[in-house]
Amino acid sequence: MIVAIDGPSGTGKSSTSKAVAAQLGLSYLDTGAQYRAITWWMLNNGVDVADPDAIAAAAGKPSIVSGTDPLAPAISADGVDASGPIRTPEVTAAVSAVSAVPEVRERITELQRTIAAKAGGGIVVEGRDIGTTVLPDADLKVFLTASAEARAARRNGELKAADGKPVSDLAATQQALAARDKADSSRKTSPLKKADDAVEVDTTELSLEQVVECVVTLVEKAAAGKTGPAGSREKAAR
Ligand SMILES: Nc1ncnc2c1ncn2[C@@H]1O[C@H](COP(=O)(O)OP(=O)(O)OP(=O)(O)O)[C@@H](O)[C@H]1O
Ligand SMILES: Nc1ccn([C@@H]2O[C@H](COP(=O)(O)O)[C@@H](O)[C@H]2O)c(=O)n1
Repeated sequence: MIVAIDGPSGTGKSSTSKAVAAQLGLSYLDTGAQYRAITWWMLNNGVDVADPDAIAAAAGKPSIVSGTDPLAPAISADGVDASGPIRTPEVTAAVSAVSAVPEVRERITELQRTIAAKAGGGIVVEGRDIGTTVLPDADLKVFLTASAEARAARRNGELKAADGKPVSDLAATQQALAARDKADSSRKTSPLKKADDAVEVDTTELSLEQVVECVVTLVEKAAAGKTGPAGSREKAAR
């Protein structure tokens, strides 16, 4: 069972994917963390992240290793735990430029396909291009959305909870999310896009628990279709 969960920033992909994977005993892969880890490595190793040629030349250098336990997600670059530093504002500001470079995408996409192929019991993979490019034959594709206001409010709540300090105003957060989505949607290689056969779930008015319940139901339907009578291997997403 391969589940692809895509969508813009702050729509709940990570929270939903981890909870669904944990509930159903599936592995979990956070592909955004991989792009963040390679960006963090470049920032630490003197690569000019404003220069696509420099990024392309460095794309194959770091070893990026991802854990797939939804209860303990892990990510390292050259053997160094990167799970904290990849969430800094510096990495968030640079990641869209780094992830737009085709050599970076090629490298990370190959890693993602290898991890998915090795996940014997099934996996939930979340990102921006999983249903369209990385795993186009996924058993279920979900595309999460939410209003710009809801996403900004969620992100501010998260930042506040992280260090207890006041965060930037909602309008600034909303602007930052919109800028990242614009960059991710408009790049040439593998942009953020809903796959034609994905189920779109608007989470604006739903609690996280409701979104998880909805996706678990979709996975169960897809699994029933996979193992049902001959010829019934229909995607639940259709
Ligand atoms: N349905 C929901 N209702 C309220 N809050 C939610 C909901 N889903 C997620 N959240 C909260 O919103 C914040 C962002 O969620 P999450 O990190 O899962 O989004 P994301 O789509 O993975 O974002 P990004 O792509 O930027 O990493 C988190 O604090 C999470 O707890
Ligand atoms: N499949 C993906 C996943 C992520 N990206 C890029 O990484 C950035 C960070 O993602 P988060 O989910 O951790 O916020 C994102 O803004 C994209 O630039 C990607 O390109 N493809």
